[in-house]
Amino acid sequence: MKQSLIIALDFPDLLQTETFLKQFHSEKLAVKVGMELFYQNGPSIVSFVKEQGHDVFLDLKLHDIPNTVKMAMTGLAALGADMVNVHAAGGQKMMEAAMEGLDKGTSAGKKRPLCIGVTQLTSTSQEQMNAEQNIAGSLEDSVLHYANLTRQAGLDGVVCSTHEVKNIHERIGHEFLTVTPGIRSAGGQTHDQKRIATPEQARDFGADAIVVGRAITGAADPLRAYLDMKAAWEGISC
Ligand SMILES: O=C(O)c1cc(=O)[nH]c(=O)n1[C@@H]1O[C@H](COP(=O)(O)O)[C@@H](O)[C@H]1O
Repeated sequence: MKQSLIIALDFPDLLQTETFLKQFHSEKLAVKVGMELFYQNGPSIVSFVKEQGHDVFLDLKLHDIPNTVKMAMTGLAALGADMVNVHAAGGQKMMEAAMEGLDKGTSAGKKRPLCIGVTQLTSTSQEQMNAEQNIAGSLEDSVLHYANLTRQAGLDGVVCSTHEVKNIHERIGHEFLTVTPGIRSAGGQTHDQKRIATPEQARDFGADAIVVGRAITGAADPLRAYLDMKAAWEGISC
């Protein structure tokens, strides 16, 4: 899923998902199935989207005791998603258990899904982190701390905002994936996101993939919004 623009399929049901995807005709997409769609439609939504030829990031942000996460990941590995995630705040042991579960659940001859750790949600501000999570210091340091922990646990990368990408790549390495939500066109509505960036900024800072939801799914012409966003991300003028 490297260098992808991942569309967040934040829809409540299969019909809306199907109607949305039809607008893209035969374009092979990278899409994200998150809690809203998964919890209301069940695991078959993953095979449905895979059968359309799209890559799938299954974003369930697991965060529980190590054994529970391991067993859950064993099941998720069999669904055929290309990437899954956990909350890095669950700790190193939990993330190691996630990897064990994924290895166990991946059938012989198949590729293990990539696994990434969510650092600080892009809806979290510096002030919120300090006050509500009672974490002192800068948000950038907290993200780097979680990224290091994620690396030590053997995961493939992190979810972070565009603003932390450069620091993570410089300190941890460029092969460590940085997947960045909170993407908006210049002047676009921010909604509940706090650490936002444009696709051009994501490219300039070296993000490995961007996640875009409402700027595409809520657009009057989603295909046009996708093509514009993709061109900006890839540095092509259209
Ligand atoms: O893991 C994620 O995908 C995620 C992590 C994060 O820190 N922030 C974040 O917004 N996301 C997801 O990325 C998508 C962003 O949606 P929009 O704000 O509509 O572009 C949503 O589906 C979120 O669940």
